[in-house]
Amino acid sequence: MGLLSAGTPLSWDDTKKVADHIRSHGITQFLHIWDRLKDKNGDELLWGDEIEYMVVVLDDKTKNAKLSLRQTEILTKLSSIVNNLSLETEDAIAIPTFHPEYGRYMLESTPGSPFTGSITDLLSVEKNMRYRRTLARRYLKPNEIPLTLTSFPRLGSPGQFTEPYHNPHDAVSSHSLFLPEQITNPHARFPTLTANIRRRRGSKVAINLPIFVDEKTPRPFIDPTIPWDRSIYAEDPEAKNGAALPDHIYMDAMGFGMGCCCLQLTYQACNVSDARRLYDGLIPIGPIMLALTAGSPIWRGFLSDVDCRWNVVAGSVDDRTVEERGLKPLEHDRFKIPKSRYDSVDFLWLLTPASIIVYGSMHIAHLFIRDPLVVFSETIDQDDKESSDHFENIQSTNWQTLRFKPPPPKSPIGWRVEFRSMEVQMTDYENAAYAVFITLLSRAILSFNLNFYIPISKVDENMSRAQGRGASQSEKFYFRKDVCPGGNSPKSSGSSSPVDESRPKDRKMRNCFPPPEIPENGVPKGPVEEEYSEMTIHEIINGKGDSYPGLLGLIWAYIDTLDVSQQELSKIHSYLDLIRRRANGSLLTPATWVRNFVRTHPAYAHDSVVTQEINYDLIVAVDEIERGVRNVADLLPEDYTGGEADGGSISP
Ligand SMILES: Nc1ncnc2c1ncn2[C@@H]1O[C@H](COP(=O)(O)OP(=O)(O)OP(=O)(O)O)[C@@H](O)[C@H]1O
Ligand SMILES: N[C@@H](CCC(=O)O)C(=O)O
Ligand SMILES: N[C@@H](CS)C(=O)O
Repeated sequence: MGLLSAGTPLSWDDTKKVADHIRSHGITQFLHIWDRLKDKNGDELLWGDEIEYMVVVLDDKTKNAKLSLRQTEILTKLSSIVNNLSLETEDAIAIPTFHPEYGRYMLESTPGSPFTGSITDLLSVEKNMRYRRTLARRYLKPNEIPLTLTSFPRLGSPGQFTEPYHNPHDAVSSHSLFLPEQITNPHARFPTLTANIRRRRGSKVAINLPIFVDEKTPRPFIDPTIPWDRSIYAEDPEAKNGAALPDHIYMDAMGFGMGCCCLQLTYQACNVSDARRLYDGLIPIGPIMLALTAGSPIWRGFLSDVDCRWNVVAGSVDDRTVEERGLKPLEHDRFKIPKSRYDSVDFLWLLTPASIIVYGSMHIAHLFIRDPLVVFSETIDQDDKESSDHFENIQSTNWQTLRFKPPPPKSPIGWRVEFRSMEVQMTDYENAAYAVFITLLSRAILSFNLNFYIPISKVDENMSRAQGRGASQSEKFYFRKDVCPGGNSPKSSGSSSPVDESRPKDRKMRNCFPPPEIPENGVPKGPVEEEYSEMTIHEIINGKGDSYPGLLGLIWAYIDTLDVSQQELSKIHSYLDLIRRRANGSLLTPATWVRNFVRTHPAYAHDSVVTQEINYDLIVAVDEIERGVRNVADLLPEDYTGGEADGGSISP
């Protein structure tokens, strides 16, 4: 969730007038933080997850599953429950925090305070996630459920998809043909973002996802649910005039993207150098995890040919003008900008000592080519030594696969890195498994000085490949061949003996590691093309031949350095085994499972349409899977017992 300042938002014309002011003071604010805290050192490993939910209401009579727009009421209730809880327990982590999100049907939860580097904390994440969900579930209405699905299958479809119903003809901020204004969180940030993105771009956002062509899908597919001749807003003819493409599912509002749910993880580094190492190390991992967590094959009531949300969210906030998108020569705008504000990152920090200035400046400068989108009149003038609001304004509307987060002023928090590409999973067991996997991988990166560098153009190509139907099994991805310094891969002994027998094992995951030895000029020795090859996700995760142990091999080698009990090892194994099996294809991704559910539903007409009835049955099934009532041996391990076991009990 971004910066939720209070105040009076400026119109787009007034925002444009203060854009340079916000940018220059934002950079000054960053430089103050930099000067003060660039040498901050020794911060402990703290980390936390963010899980986004959609609250769905089941109407059993009409067999309809709809989005419940009670966000404000639900959050008020949950915050009073949480306040009472904090009087009863001193365990801050156990007291959850619930936040609003873009959709008025969305909730976000985080642990009450971040986890530490202890193995106990690492292995408590699932219980913590389950507790948060159980708490939310308990204070919803009996027919409402907190669902962790990435995209709501019938958002923007004909008929009723919200409770209460709202007519899509009053979308004053998005001018959407499909989504009513009331879909958006009413906090000024969200409608203002929506309207200013449209105004800055000079047209509505236009997202076109390829339709999944099934046996009876009409060809060409011309979406019959688009009200082609509507004319309420000046932009209404856009769909007819080329914004909606044949053979595609057309979406025209921010809500289609920012109304999606994801799983994000934030790590505090020991110092700024380790934050850079972690940031760079995780960049090539972003697309791999997107493909592996894929969970969103249905959009506006149609099966699509993609499995992930990424391009939908990118398109939903793409505020670039026609000139910035390169569709017209530059005349009024300053730059041609290759990507949306929501996309994969553009720069590595690189590890050479000199690079921190050069690449650090490029990183910040690149964020700051964007205009501010939401400015509150009350907060234009700030003390740049005391505030980072203008910096955060720009930073929090650059939604990239990784976010490099400087310490906020006047707080003990250190340099952090947020990993943002993953799709949320249907169960907290899976969400915890991915959190444990990325946390251990982040430790392995720092501990073994792993080098995953590949050119950013190849990361971008991987992002595009990651989203295709079934990509985790059918695609290959660019990945570095030799990831270990000196070519010596740390090897796991297969049990608990340490990689370095002479070193005592750590009971905690450490946060401070000796810095890598890096030549000043850091220039690669041979042609860069020889440094990477194309690999399957199975190879990237589970290893390839003798030379590359796979991300799991590296993680197991790191676990060998830890002092972990047999019981803890077996729990870690259960999480990592999910990742192993999703990667080798013996378990399906959520997207493939959902697609199969639709295609084998008795009411499915093999025409790509996901009807209200199919959607209802799907949502019921997802809820049953989460509660452990429905067994799905192709999606989850057989011993999965459901969200209410182990940790679902209501005391923290
Ligand atoms: N010092 C810290 N180090 C690491 N993680 C932290 C730290 N403080 C908080 N977190 C965790 O970071 C996650 C994100 O927290 P929060 O929602 O407050 O951040 P945010 O800035 O709003 O996030 P976003 O960047 O997604 O908008 C939470 O899981 C929280 O527990
Ligand atoms: N919900 C967005 C992320 C929103 C945020 O940046 O907090 C996503 O699915 O990626
Ligand atoms: N929730 C995200 C997307 S709108 C933000 O506030 O930045």
